[in-house]
Amino acid sequence: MTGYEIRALAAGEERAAFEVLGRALHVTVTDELWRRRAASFPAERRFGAFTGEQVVGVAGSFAARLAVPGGKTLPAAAVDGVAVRADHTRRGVLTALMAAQLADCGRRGDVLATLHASEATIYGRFGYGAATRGKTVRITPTAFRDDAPAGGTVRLLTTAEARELLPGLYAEMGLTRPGMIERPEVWWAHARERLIGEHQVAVHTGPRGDDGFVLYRTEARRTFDHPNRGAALVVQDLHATNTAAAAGLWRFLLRVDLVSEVHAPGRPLDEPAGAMLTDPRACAVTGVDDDTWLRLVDVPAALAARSWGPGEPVVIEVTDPQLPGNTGRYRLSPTGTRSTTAAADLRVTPETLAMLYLGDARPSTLAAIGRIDVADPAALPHADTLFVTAVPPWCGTGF
Ligand SMILES: CC(=O)SCCNC(=O)CCNC(=O)[C@H](O)C(C)(C)COP(=O)(O)OP(=O)(O)OC[C@H]1O[C@@H](n2cnc3c(N)ncnc32)[C@H](O)[C@@H]1OP(=O)(O)O
Repeated sequence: MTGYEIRALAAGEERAAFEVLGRALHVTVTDELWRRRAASFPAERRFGAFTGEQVVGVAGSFAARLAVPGGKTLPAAAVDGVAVRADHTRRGVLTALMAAQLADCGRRGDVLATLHASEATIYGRFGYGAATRGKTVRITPTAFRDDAPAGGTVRLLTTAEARELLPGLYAEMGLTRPGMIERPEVWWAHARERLIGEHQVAVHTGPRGDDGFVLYRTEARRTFDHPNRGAALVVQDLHATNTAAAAGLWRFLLRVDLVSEVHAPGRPLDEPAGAMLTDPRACAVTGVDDDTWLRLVDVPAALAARSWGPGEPVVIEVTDPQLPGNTGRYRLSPTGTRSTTAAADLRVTPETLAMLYLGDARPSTLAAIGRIDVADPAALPHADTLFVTAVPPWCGTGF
């Protein structure tokens, strides 16, 4: 790639970079939009690609700890706002931005980087792998089973109350699954914008206080032909610390008057809503998609931080052309990991390692389709049980 300067964005260049992002995502950037988004689009941690003075590419991130199997949290870069101007695409601009960003993550001590991909074909080449998935459910309001968890109360918040209460509540609830991330102030600066106008927020209170919340909006479904269809309710963000709180929130949503269907995209794969209904078919799974993509920036630190299931030790060999410090062999065992010179049982790319790391993909599944090079097939069942997690990983935070 020639002719582009890749450097950290300087103060004063944010709006121009945001315009590049807006155009690439087909969003018109008005003064009003920029006024609302400026606080959540700082120059900090953002790289630009320049031709002369003009910014034609951008890639940013914010710092957020990410939960890994076993409950530890690791410093991570939550990558967002990636775009290249249409008249400069396919010339290596993104590749150069990704290289600069990953090097920067390493310098900052980020052990992981994570992102939501606009297209699933973009990030594998940079060592990211699809690491969490979410399912979309469509529920037709129906009765709950008598044995579904119950108790607690649900109250609707005003916009001002929601803006005040949600950041603290999300932080107090904790990162309860591998893949969940903290929501720092820069994230809330953007999210608070959603709380103006069309979205509503309900909070569940259980015996120990507030223990769940849901952010949702409704869309009219009435037409001249079907004047009684009322509305569809779309769940934007639902988190609960326990099943009684989750059940209470779902009960609330399914009882909102004049709602003919509830759509909830990106729920965890083990979302139990359907199993709580008298007619489980009232809850249709309409899609399963990649949720977040992960990049192990510091492989030894990432492997050392997560817990491992039972199994005989397995030696994996990682080859990482972009971050060569990660290249090496690692012995994984229920008691921990260490670098080793022993022969490799399995050879993985950074992308496949990321798919395994949070427990979403199974080594034997990826090996069967040729995405893991197997030196010793006997190691596969052990790798499966070592990588497995008690609950499916899930992020549940849009960014
Ligand atoms: C975390 C996020 O923010 S996700 C949002 C990502 N942004 C968008 O989707 C906005 C619209 N798209 C864009 O702005 C650009 O097309 C980008 C950022 C996706 C790619 O930028 P480019 O500068 O064209 O990428 P670059 O030239 O470095 O491409 C490198 C390789 O990836 C491939 N590639 C890039 N984008 C895509 C894509 N969308 N689909 C398939 N392949 C792609 C290129 O063909 C190239 O392959 P090669 O190395 O085999 O030749």
